[in-house]
Amino acid sequence: MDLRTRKIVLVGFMGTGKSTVSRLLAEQLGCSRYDSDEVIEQTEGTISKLFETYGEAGFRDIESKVLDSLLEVDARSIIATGGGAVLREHNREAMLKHGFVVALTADAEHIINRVKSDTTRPLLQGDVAANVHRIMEQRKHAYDFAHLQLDTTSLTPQEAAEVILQALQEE
Ligand SMILES: Nc1ncnc2c1ncn2[C@@H]1O[C@H](COP(=O)(O)OP(=O)(O)OP(=O)(O)O)[C@@H](O)[C@H]1O
Ligand SMILES: O=C(O)C1=C[C@@H](O)[C@@H](O)[C@H](O)C1
Ligand SMILES: [Mg+2]
Repeated sequence: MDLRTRKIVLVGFMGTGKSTVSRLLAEQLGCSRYDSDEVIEQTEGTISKLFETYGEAGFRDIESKVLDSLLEVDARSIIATGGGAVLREHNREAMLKHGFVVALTADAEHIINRVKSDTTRPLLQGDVAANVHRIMEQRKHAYDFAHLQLDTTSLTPQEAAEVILQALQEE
């Protein structure tokens, strides 16, 4: 792999801070940043509407295409992925091929506090706490494939960005 174009790819459960930390990393490295959820919303419509129209599987097809296109860009960049992008083996392999993959984690109570007033995540609507616990259990090993695991429960987004930059230097 050409290290000059190697991406930093952030994976992790909803609310672990992928979007937030990716902004800080891009600022600090002076490189481009892409967020697959944002790209999908700019090109295809809101995530809620896509779930409603095509179902989760249809949304995942769109997500895989967008992720492939972001990973193929021939320049260094930070890529924040959607929380469920790791569910497909194709996506996991592509992320590992093109990037340094960092899994952000946080405990359920912190995640619930971070996401409870946001209505943009269709899988969490209704009983947010129960949905977080159920989906976290389903995905308890889904993020294990990453090169680095980083628990953000008691870190600020800036502290999380610093740990990632340090780990990258030590690679
Ligand atoms: N380390 C942190 N400490 C406290 N709050 C945080 C931290 N990281 C993110 N947040 C807050 O949690 C909320 C969710 O963060 P963010 O949108 O970055 O998560 P995400 O991982 O991108 O979620 P999704 O998978 O749904 O896109 C935001 O309001 C953000 O400000
Ligand atoms: O964890 C998930 O399955 C999701 C996370 C979000 O980033 C969005 O991609 C969408 O709400 C689905
Ligand atoms: Mg996000």
